[in-house]
Formats: sequence, C-alpha cells, structure tokens
Amino acid sequence: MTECAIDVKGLCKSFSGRQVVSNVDISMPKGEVWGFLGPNGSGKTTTIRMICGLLEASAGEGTCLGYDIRKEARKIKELSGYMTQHFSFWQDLSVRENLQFVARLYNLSARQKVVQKTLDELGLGDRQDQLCGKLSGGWKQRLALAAVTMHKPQLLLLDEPTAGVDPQARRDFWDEIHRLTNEGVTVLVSTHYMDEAERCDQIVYLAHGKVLARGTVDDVIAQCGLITFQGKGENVRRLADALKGRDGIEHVAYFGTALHVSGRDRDKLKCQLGPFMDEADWQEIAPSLEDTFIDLMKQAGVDKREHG
Ligand SMILES: Nc1ncnc2c1ncn2[C@@H]1O[C@H](COP(=O)(O)OP(=O)(O)OP(=O)(O)O)[C@@H](O)[C@H]1O
Repeated sequence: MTECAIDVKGLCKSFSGRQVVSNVDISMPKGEVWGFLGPNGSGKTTTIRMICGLLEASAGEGTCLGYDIRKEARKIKELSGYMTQHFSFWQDLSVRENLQFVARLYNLSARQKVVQKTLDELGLGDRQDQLCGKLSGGWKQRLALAAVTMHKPQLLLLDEPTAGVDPQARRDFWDEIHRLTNEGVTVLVSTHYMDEAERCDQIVYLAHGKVLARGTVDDVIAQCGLITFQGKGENVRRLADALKGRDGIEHVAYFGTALHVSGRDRDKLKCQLGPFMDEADWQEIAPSLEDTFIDLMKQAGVDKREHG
C-alpha cells in the first residue's frame, strides 16, 4: 500500500460556533504535489493549519507524516515546513541574516554551512546582503521557500505561495517545487491560479469548508459534467449578453477573443446557439479548469461566499 504523507478523516473546525471546515478527508501519498483550491474563505488555510498541528480540530482525526495531528503536533512541526500566506520575515534584516535567524530557531547544527547551501540552492547568493524589505515579491517568496526548506522537511504546506508575483517568478518558484518533489518531498499547496492547479498531481476543491471535487485535473473536469461550446469570430463578444440567462445556458465567459458557453444538456445548448450559428464559428471543446471551477463555485452558492 502507498504510504500516506497526510491521512485525515472527518476534519471539522468551528470558530465561535460557526463551522468553517466540515468533514474533510484527505489521503495524500508521499512524494506527490497536491493543489488545494476554492474561493476565498472556503477553509483552505484552516485545514492546512489543522493538518500540521497548528490548530486543534473541533472534530476528526488523522496523521501527518505518520504522527497524530492531535497528540504529536510537535513532531509534525519538526518534519514539515509551513509557508504562511503573508510574508513574515524581518524587513530590516538581510536575506542571510533572516536565514541565520531561522536556522537558530530550528536549532540546526552547522548553521553557517546550512545557510550557505540554502542560499546557493535557491539562487539567493547574489542577494544575500540585501535587506528583506527591499526585495521584490518574487524574491520574497523565494526567501520564504528557502526558510521553510532549510531544515529538510519531508512535507511542505504552502499557503498561496505565489499570490501577487509575476509569471516568471511563479514559474521559477514551481521549478523549485518540482526539484524538491524529485528529492522526495511531498507538497500541499493552496492556490487560486489555474496554471498552478494544472501542475499538481491531484487537486482538492473546497467550498464553504466542504470538499466538492477531488482527483486529477482531468477527473475534476469530467466529474463536473459540463459541456462547453466555444464561439470564435469578429462579432462573438457581442453575443454574450444575448446568450446569458437562456434556458440550458449556465455560464458565458470570455476567453481572449473567444466566448465559452457552457451547460449540462448538449441538445439544449445547441438549440439555444442555433439562432447565432451564422454569427460565429462554434465548436464543442473540453471545458477548461476555469470553466469547471466557476461552475463548482456557482453550485456551492457564490453569493454565500465568505471573503477571508
Ligand atoms: N481564527 C479565526 N477566528 C474566526 N474565524 C476565522 C479564523 N480563521 C479563519 N476564520 C474564518 O474561517 C473561514 C475560512 O477561512 P480560511 O482562511 O481557512 O479560508 P481560505 O480558503 O484559506 O481563504 P483565502 O483563499 O481567502 O485565503 C473564513 O470565513 C474566515 O474568516
């Protein structure tokens, strides 16, 4: 049987009587990269914090790296690295000084050597003397990753690690993630980016604290059961308003110069698109992950969404 890095069942969390995570089960094999997705306030951070023992679950049980999330949180913290959503390093210390401080917190032996190796591995050598407060978003994320990997954790829990950083920096960050997984590290990463979800072995989609979909990207798209037609042509953008709200049409979205029109009943969709056939070039396509997530959000009741 595959060994699990995370194996939790029935995780629940309530704050002041309000349940924000309900019955979450996760069985994640070692060595994989999983994406945690869902609207703002859907409970991703709360679940991550329960898994690594930083927050006590209101109900549920399980293990992380083989240790009980309730009774052996200390051991889990030693063996995992948790990168929080907000950059939390000392702005007035240099990159090297921040890493030296973290190395002391972890009580690492041969600290200078470990810090130097981490600087080299993460390509931070040229910036080691730069003050943290002066780093760009991408370099800050790289420093944060360096800090959570310095003690060689077996599991990384990354909470929206690339929020607000540019595409090149995000790509570099993901190269690092894959380098780490090639070395056997397991990674659970929360993200709002579709391209990042597509880099994961599996995704778990949460809304209102409940798991709505899980599996590979292809599984999740298939489970959703959405049928999508793509319209292309000069006038296609003008059709959006005429199509929205028609019986059988659940979503109308712009994708660059194309329009995606989605629903669940192929015949109804074709019937509704009928009068517009000459105004664009229509063809059925596989729904994108974004189409799927928008649909999942709608199913979950977007208006009830919590903004964290
Ligand atoms: N310590 C707390 N006390 C009270 N409510 C909290 C606390 N932490 C989180 N919440 C609430 O729990 C819900 C889930 O929050 P959480 O941060 O886990 O969501 P999230 O999916 O990570 O959101 P985002 O994508 O915005 O980061 C939100 O409604 C949030 O306001």
